[in-house]
Order: sequence, then C-alpha cells, then structure tokens
Amino acid sequence: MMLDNPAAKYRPFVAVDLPDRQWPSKRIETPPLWCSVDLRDGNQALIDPMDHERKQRFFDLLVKIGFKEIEVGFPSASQTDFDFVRALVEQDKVPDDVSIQVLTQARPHLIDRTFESLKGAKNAIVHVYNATDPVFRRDVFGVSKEECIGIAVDATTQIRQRMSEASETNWTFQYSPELFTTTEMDFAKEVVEAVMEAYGATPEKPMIVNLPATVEAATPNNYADQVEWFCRNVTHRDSLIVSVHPHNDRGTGVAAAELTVMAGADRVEGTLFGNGERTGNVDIVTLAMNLYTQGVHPGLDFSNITPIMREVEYCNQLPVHPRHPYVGDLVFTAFSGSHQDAIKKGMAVRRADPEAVWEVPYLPIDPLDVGRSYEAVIRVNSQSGKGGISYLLEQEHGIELPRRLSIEFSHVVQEVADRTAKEITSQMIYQAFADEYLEKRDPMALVNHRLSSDSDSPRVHLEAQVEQQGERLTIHGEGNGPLAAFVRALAAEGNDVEIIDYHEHSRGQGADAEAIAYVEVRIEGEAVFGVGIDESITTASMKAVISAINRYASTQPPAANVTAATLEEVK
Ligand SMILES: CC(=O)SCCNC(=O)CCNC(=O)[C@H](O)C(C)(C)COP(=O)(O)OP(=O)(O)OC[C@H]1O[C@@H](n2cnc3c(N)ncnc32)[C@H](O)[C@@H]1OP(=O)(O)O
Ligand SMILES: CC(C)C(=O)C(=O)O
Repeated sequence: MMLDNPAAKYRPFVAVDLPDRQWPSKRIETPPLWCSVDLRDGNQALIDPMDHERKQRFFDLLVKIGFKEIEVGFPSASQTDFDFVRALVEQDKVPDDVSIQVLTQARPHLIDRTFESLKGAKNAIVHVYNATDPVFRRDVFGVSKEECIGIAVDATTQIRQRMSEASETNWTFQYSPELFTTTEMDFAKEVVEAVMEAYGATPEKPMIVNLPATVEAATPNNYADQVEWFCRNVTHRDSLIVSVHPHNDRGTGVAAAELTVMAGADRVEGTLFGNGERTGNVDIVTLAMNLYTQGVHPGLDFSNITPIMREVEYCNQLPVHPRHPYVGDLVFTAFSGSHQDAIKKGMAVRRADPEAVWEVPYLPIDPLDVGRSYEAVIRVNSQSGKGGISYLLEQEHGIELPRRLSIEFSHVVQEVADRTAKEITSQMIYQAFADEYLEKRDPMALVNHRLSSDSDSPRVHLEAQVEQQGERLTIHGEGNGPLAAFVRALAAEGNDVEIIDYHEHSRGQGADAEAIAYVEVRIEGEAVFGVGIDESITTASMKAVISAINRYASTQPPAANVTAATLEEVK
C-alpha cells in the first residue's frame, strides 16, 4: 500500500514530563570525565577493524592526549581484542593513572572470557549492557520487563563475584541500559536501581551508569530532560557516576552531550572526530574545544591537532572531513571577501595587543592554540576581495598596498580568478602584481641616476639616464626633493606627470632590506598607480613613476606605431 505521506510511518518522540527542568540555565564550568570508546564503539563500526598495531598506536595516542579512561575493546568478541587486552596488561602498557575499560554482553560465558582477558590489570572498568528499550524487549530478545531486569541483575551478580576473586585489580563496574533514550524512564530507573543493588553500589564504592542515546531519536533537549529526570529521581544518586554516550544520528550528538552535562551527567563517552556506528559517536575533540572556547580547559591536550588527526586517519582508515570543527584542513581558511576583510582588520588589532581576549572575527579559536598557523587563514578565489589579496601580499611578500591601489589590484586578481575558476595562490598573486606594476619596461626604463645639491640651497639636481622606446636619453631636473626633480626632468622631455599621492615602506631587514614606493600620478588627466622596489628609496620612487608611465602607455591605442601598411589597410 502506498502511503499518501511516507513520513506518516514515523511517530513523534515521547518526551519526559519535566516542566521544572533546571538544566537550561546551567553552565559547564568544569570538564566532564572523558572516556574514549574509539577502540570499541569506533572500532566495531570500521570497514576493517583495527589490527593490533593500529590499536596500540591509537591507545598510545589517547594516553598522550590525556584520557584516563579508555574502552579498549570487546575481548570476549574476538581474538584480536582479547590478545590486545592481554598485551596491554602483560607488557605493562597502561600508565598507573589510566583505567582500561572493556565491554561485554550480559551473558555468562562472555563475562568469564572478559575477566580472563583482564587478569593482572591494575585498573579496569568492566562494562556490561543489555537493551531495555520496549521494541528490543519485544522483537529482539522476546523478554518481559522482569526478564530484562533479570538479565542485567544476573550479569551484575556474576561480575561482582569475579571482581571479588581478583582483588589485585582496582575494579570499577559500569552498566548501560542500552537504548536508554527510547526506554520508558520509569523502567530505566527500575533496571538501574536493581543493578545498583546487585552490585552493592555506595558513595564509597560508586558504579558508573552509562545512559546511552544508542540511536539518537530526538532533539537534544529531550536527552537533557531525561538525564536530569534520571539524576533527580534515581535512588542513591550519590552512589553513581552518571555517564552519557551520545550517538549522532540526527547530527546533534555534540549538542546532546553538552546539554546532558548541563543536566547533571558527570562523564562523556565518545570518540576522536566522531567515528562510530552509523553517523558516529559524539566527537570528543569538538566537545573539548567547545569548552576551551568558553575559557574552560578540557583537560585533554589538542594543542597540536593535525598530527592527531593524521594518526586517527591512519588507525581508522577513514578521512576526517576538511570542514570538521577545529581540525579540518579548511576550517581556518576564509575565501570570501567580507570574511577576509574582517579577519585582516581583526588580526591587525590583535597584533597591537596580543594578550587581549580572542576576538578575531570569523575565527572562533586562535589557530595557534591547536598548532595551526595563520598562513592558511586567508586563501583567494573568485569569492575574494581586496582585503584577502592585500593580506596575502602583506603576510607572505611584505607588500603593504595603499587602500586605493589595493582596490585597483583586486580587479586584476579577480579577472584571473574568474578566468581560471581556481584558487589563486599567494605566489600567483605576487606574479600578477609583478607583471602589472613591476615588470613593464615599455616605453620607459630607468638606467641610472645621480643626485647633487648646492650646500647653500635645499634644492636637489638630478641627472638620470633612461631608455625611451629603445633610445638612451640623459635627462635633467631640479626640485625640492629627488622625486620632484625627476618629475621635472621627465616633463622637460614631454612626459607630463603630476604626483597625486605617495606611500613608501621598507620590507625585510638588514642587508636584505628593500624599499617599496607607491605613487598615484595624473597623466593626461587620468589617475594611474605605479610601484617601484629597490634597495634605495630614491630609486624605488623613480621606478614607481616609470611604472605608472608604462602602465598608462599600455592602455593607450598604439597610434604612434601605426605603419603605412596598416594605414593603407584602414583606407
Ligand atoms: C550498542 C552497541 O554498540 S552494543 C556493542 C555491540 N558490539 C558488538 O556486537 C561487537 C562484538 N560482538 C560480537 O562479536 C558478537 O555479537 C558476540 C561474540 C558478542 C556474540 O556473538 P553470538 O553469540 O554469535 O551472538 P550474536 O552476535 O548473533 O548476538 C545476538 C545474540 O546475543 C544476544 N544478546 C545481544 N546483546 C545481549 C546483551 N547485551 N546481553 C545478553 N544477550 C545479548 C541476543 O539476544 C542474541 O541471542 P540469540 O542468538 O540467542 O537470539
Ligand atoms: C554499549 C552501549 C553503551 C553502546 O555502545 C550504545 O548504546 O551505543
């Protein structure tokens, strides 16, 4: 049967009734306990699960980042996982302040095998789960509520017994009512309380209750309501470490984790960059860095994030998206003009006060804090404007364009960007700049010049040699300064140039220092820019004037060069 509305086969999520919810006005002021489940939930979702070498590398990485609880596998499920846990224990690979966590179903032979894998461990968390959701009770397990509680309680009793038989290990017990968020809240509470009793949880010997959004089924405020409801209603809350385990089916795993921590969760299970079943587990990198941007250090070290990303990509054999928050190859890059303009201005303000609160527009975090540089912050394509182009010329080539010149030059770059429909690298921008302003030698080029002055006069005399249309000329002029004298000398040869604006700065330092001069001149009523670069500021300013003359000439019809033949053609 075809439904008129195919969406009618779904039904809305049934929210928990919590009109006096407190979590919306809470703030996260301390980081939660973090537990990485990369080597278990992440691993079970990979096309090719990690082999021993990849698991070991991932484990070492997690330790280095600062995780104190690491779910290392499902040792009763596969020999690889079993052997990995044994190697960690036997080869003493686990630091004393780190607990390894292992998952098992609530089945006696799997629990026994799990304990076998942990023999001799220093600190271990045994994590058992069974599904409590009504659809799973009905369709997957075929059990009543009582039988469902029975599975959890029997497993807990067995685990408690095994723990008491291996007192060399510092044990922690963890229980997950799988699919907590789609379980009736009263029933979830009932199961957890039965498990707490079977384990004998007390404030001195608390257990972890992990409340998973196994499949994310509703907006994250619902999950937060459920966690707050649970924390407020469960008996002996003080005997529990409440943990959440968000998945990302609706794309709101990060929000769910944050809201549930506001709602009272003490601990978060997730993975680096969010690998995991279906759309993934919650991404701990994003969570940690979100906290960081609020001024709360997450207690995990992501200060050099790119090698972490590369290592995780190697271990998971999955790429991290270039737009992944805080880490993707493109997240610190702006292509669009207005963003670039604001970043450029914000960076200039910051340079003047590097200790100030971070407020650079469009950059929620300082790239340096995660080991990235400012280099890729601005990249240029057809969406870019003058701000980005000037930023690259300034940062990478030491050229600080005056505002009006930067407007003019942006049209040159825009033309290249539109024509190629590709990114324009800073090298290409520099080349376009050099072609346009520095390398035109026709019709005029400066060969050399000499300045002199009379001791009793502020005026300078200039003698210069220039090449004009292939002919070498010696020109003379006098003025208040070298540039004025040069303009006079040019005028004497029929090149009328009026200086409208002038800027100069140096680039580089010491023996390599150079001067850059920018002029805006008027030639035959038209305003034209020119740029000159030289070791001497005087020579740079003359070259800038010649650059303007040559640029002006290049825009004129070649009237002077019309040959008799072409005139004949025109006739
Ligand atoms: C939400 C999560 O991510 S939970 C973790 C899921 N991870 C994994 O499953 C990865 C590792 N798992 C495995 O390798 C295997 O499932 C094993 C080795 C654990 C078990 O393998 P098998 O015994 O062949 O069982 P199978 O994989 O078919 O699992 C289904 C059986 O487990 C039972 N089962 C599933 N979960 C549980 C549980 N938490 N507690 C008790 N029984 C359970 C089911 O009722 C079913 O039993 P049935 O065959 O009698 O109907
Ligand atoms: C075992 C549990 C915690 C789990 O992975 C889930 O529910 O997603």
